[in-house]
Amino acid sequence: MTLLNDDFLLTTPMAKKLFHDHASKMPIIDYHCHLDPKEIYDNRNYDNITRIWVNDGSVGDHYKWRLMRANGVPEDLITGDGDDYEKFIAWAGTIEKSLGNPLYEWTHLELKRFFGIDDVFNKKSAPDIWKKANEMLATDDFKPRNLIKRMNVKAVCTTDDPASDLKYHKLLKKEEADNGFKVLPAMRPDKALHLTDTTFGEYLDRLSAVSGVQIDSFKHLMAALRQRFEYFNSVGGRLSDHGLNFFRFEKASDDELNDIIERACDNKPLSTSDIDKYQTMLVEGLMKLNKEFNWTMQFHMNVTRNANKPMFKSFGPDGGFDSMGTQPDIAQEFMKLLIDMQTENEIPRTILYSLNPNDWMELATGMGDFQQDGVQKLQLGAAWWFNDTFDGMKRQLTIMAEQSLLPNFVGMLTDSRSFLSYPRHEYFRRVLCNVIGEWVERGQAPDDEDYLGQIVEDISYNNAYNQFGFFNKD
Ligand SMILES: O=C(O)[C@@H](O)[C@H](O)[C@H](O)C(=O)CO
Repeated sequence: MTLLNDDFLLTTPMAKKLFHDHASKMPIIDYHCHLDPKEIYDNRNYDNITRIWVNDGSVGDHYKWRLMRANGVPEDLITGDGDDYEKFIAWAGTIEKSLGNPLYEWTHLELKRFFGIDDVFNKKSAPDIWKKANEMLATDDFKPRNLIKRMNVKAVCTTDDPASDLKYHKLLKKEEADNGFKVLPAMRPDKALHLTDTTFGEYLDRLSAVSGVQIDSFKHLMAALRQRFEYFNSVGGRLSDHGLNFFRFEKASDDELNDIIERACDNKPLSTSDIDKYQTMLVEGLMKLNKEFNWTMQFHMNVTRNANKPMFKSFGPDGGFDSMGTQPDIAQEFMKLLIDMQTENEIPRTILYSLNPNDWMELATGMGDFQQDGVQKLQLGAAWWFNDTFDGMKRQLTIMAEQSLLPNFVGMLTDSRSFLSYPRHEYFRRVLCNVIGEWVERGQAPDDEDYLGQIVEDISYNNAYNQFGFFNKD
């Protein structure tokens, strides 16, 4: 079998039919990514393939950066101010050694799908690919909006701070009909959650200014956030997203919370109990807002962020210095939250991603305790970050099937900062079709293309279309 031929990852007759005749035809709803809405609006060509693929100044694909560092590439040819061509050659030399890593397949899939380049990417082929790709990148076909259109993307959900003015989302909303896709904000209130940040006080001041609510108490913080929910909702936002690097459930009174907020703003010492109390009550407040606005809440949990302190100091977050978290009881602590919120019937539609797959069974079975008020209110999120691999995707799909109802799953997302990452949806769809095809081969599923094809189409697109509400007339 040649690299990435038409049937790659598809090992059964049914898998091939399901992918080619069903999954591949479905549009994309990318409901979690880190693209910059300004770049979509400005719609400017990238200068060269390094800029769109590896590093465009301080933004880029830290998946690639980690591998380049492992391959001994100096930092100036990764995130530094080294020459773009030399960075590209360094990336090619890294890909040569990335067999078995998803980036080997993603990289070749992206060259194939966007540039029509079938060559094996390595240091030998890189000079010719650099020339061919850069010629194409200068054309209209490679402007960000056309890259989105070419991949049949119908909605892109970016990751946006509550204090954002959503300027570019509002400008793009006026051009939805011409563009043929929506660019929608997903609220990521992590700066309000991370009260140990030295800038926490400044952030609350900023949130006060944009919301018009003077934040001098927990109650007013929630009022300010509610105003931002109203604002995001008015621009089409229907999702929130929360990075729970760690989590311990501990409730607190408003008086306790007000004292904690005051000390946090003054950068005074906070106990772990202070942090747990504040985060628990803020998450509960955000859950209630999600329920009230009929949004879907995503939790990205169990992460060790910024482990490389010197590099974090010089580069900042999302530099490729994060890794799987190892809080062993995070699922159990999160269950306490769900149990508490259920007593008030305040659990919103929820998607749970843990970076530690050891949590997946606890989360998947625990969610089953609270399914009500509609189809698949709670679901195990797509295999996330370091789990975004052939085996990781297969494992998440299998657990979702074994512990709940896979046909209700809202499917894949790119979680990317590059416009070239949409083939990750194709990769996921191939894994999905192959899992189902294997069930047919083992007699665990009917040899019924219509029935199975509908399931695949729903997971690829229809479920996200129906469950998130991005396209509802309101
Ligand atoms: O949303 C997250 O917390 C993660 O996706 C994180 O942003 C990370 O940088 C990422 O993009 C993983 O794919």
